[in-house]
Amino acid sequence: MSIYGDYIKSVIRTVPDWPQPGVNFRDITPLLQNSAAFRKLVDSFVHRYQEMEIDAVAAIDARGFIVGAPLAYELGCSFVPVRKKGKLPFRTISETYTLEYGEAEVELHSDAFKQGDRILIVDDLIATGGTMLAAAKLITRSGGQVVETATIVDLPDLGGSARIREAGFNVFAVCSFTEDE
Ligand SMILES: O=P(O)(O)OC[C@H]1O[C@H](OP(=O)(O)OP(=O)(O)O)[C@H](O)[C@@H]1O
Ligand SMILES: Nc1ncnc2[nH]cnc12
Repeated sequence: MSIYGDYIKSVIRTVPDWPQPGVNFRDITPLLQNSAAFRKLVDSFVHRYQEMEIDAVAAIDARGFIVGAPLAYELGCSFVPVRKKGKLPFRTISETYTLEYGEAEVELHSDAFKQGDRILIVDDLIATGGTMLAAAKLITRSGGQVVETATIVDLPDLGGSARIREAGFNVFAVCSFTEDE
């Protein structure tokens, strides 16, 4: 939990049964509408990473871009998009991962960063952890050093953050929601 964790959590909306029955969707749009909250969110990440010599922020398509771009700007480092399959025009490397139903794939340009660069991966939310873990594996395979995986929201009851840690990557979440809140 970050310094502003409780406040950030208070401006995230839960939409029950969306996009399907039984899912509590954690909607960050009220947070983005609130300029003071959005500033505190970006500041939470800046505060944590400003002394960590990050070479690039790798942000996950699409909601990860929202926080990844201002963070890279503030840290004075590169911004690297990790995109869903078929969106990047140059040479790519890819990693397939399992969704609740079926499979998905994330891609990275092969020249996105230099070997050994210190990479921070950001996304808005960790649920099963499949997306973040695929991005972390992709960056590791490409020769990047994953300093940490960072998210606005963790859903620990779904086991994703534990799974990412078990795979050997650090996880930082600004706030978390249990299933019943
Ligand atoms: O931990 P997981 O179970 O992998 O789920 C988390 C991912 O799911 C959401 O993305 P989504 O694929 O809905 O895409 P979007 O950002 O384009 O809305 C979210 O933004 C994370 O990237
Ligand atoms: N419960 C949830 N809320 C928002 N985004 C999600 N992505 C995967 N699960 C989610």
